[in-house]
Amino acid sequence: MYVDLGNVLDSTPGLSREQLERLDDRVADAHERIEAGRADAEHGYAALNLPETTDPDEIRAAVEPFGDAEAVLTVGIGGSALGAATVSEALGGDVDAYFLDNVDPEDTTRLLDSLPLDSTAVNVVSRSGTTAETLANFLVVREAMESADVDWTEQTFVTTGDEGNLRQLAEKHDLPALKVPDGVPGRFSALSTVGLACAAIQGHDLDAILAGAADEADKLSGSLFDSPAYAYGAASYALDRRGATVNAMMPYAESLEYFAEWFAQLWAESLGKEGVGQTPARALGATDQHSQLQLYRAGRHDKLVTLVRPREREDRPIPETELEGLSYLGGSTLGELLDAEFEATEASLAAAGQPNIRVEIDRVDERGVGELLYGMEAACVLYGELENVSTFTQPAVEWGKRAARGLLGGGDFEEADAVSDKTRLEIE
Ligand SMILES: O=P(O)(O)OC[C@H]1O[C@](O)(CO)[C@@H](O)[C@@H]1O
Repeated sequence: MYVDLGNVLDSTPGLSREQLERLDDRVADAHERIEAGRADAEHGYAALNLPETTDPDEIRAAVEPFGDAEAVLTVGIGGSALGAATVSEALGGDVDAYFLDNVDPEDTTRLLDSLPLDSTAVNVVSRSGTTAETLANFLVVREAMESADVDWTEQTFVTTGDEGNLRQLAEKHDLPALKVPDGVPGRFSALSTVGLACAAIQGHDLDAILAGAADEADKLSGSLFDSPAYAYGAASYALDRRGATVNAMMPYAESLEYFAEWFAQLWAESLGKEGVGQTPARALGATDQHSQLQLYRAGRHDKLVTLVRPREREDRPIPETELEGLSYLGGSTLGELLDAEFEATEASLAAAGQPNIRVEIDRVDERGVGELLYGMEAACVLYGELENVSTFTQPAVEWGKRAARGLLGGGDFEEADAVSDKTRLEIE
């Protein structure tokens, strides 16, 4: 992973080289704390050990029974789906990957009606085993399989903790089961059993993904000037403190669109604590040059734009054209056009004094995906240390869960009362 901070040196808000060097002293202290947490496999910090602790052979063995599946359906939500979706979308593959990570009845029905249920491997993923959306979707998928006379126990495996509903289900029906690693919050679990089982069924090289992650881990050091991940985390933090309270994650690759969604959970759920936290915005290049870029360039100077691209990509020529005004396109390639737009957008933001950071990987392949996921996770952990927040908890999401459960009669939760007490001002 390569990080270029050049376009934050003269931006507003911006960071001078002297400011970065002063910040580097705090990075050194934060790195010490991170390394101590990793050494003790402390909750959360353990995620930065996954390149060594994840066992690709264990994952491959667990999914071996599903080797001839035409499709793989991951039933999970948040970090229990987004890591796998990021890896699978980035790498593609002959086995189609689908993700049921919402409880929209129309979407769920449309998906289940389209799947070859008798040849679909189902991975039900939940660390807690209690997440309502995931368990509800599993019950619906199981019923659909039974209605299609498909033996769901032959096509289902679970990825879960040591205890809970899914573990009990696996034991009752003798389902293959992968364990969610201890001390790894869902948003940090992409490089574990949680994020890699789907990729294994698709036949991707798990060892190469983990090798890319390990390369980024090896660069973690006491200085942001030696570590792309820390450079990104420290600059994002310092820019937020100077007013760039939004971080627009804008990959220039369709295959990284899910990555922006994964990043949004990682950044928001880790850093949004006690009234602070940089707001992630999901964008996509070049598409959002024709929409959000207007705001990014001409709006308030309250945003950092993160521009991500591979340095190499498979390309496709643009045919010559008889249309005079378009002759400049003919004989070029789509990749050249996309790269020109990336660089033009980067320069456009810089010319307007809007801070932006360039993040590159060699290619969107196994190693590149491993580098990018690990790099952003380490950047997030560093940011959390510098901001002094509880990076690995997410208490604020529990209130709504209790309210929803109360509304469905799943218990007596005072949060549910707030729903009926809603102030209304309805305009028809
Ligand atoms: O894996 P589980 O326990 O189903 O949790 C799914 C997601 O829900 C959250 O716990 C938030 O509710 C996320 O942190 C997590 O990624």
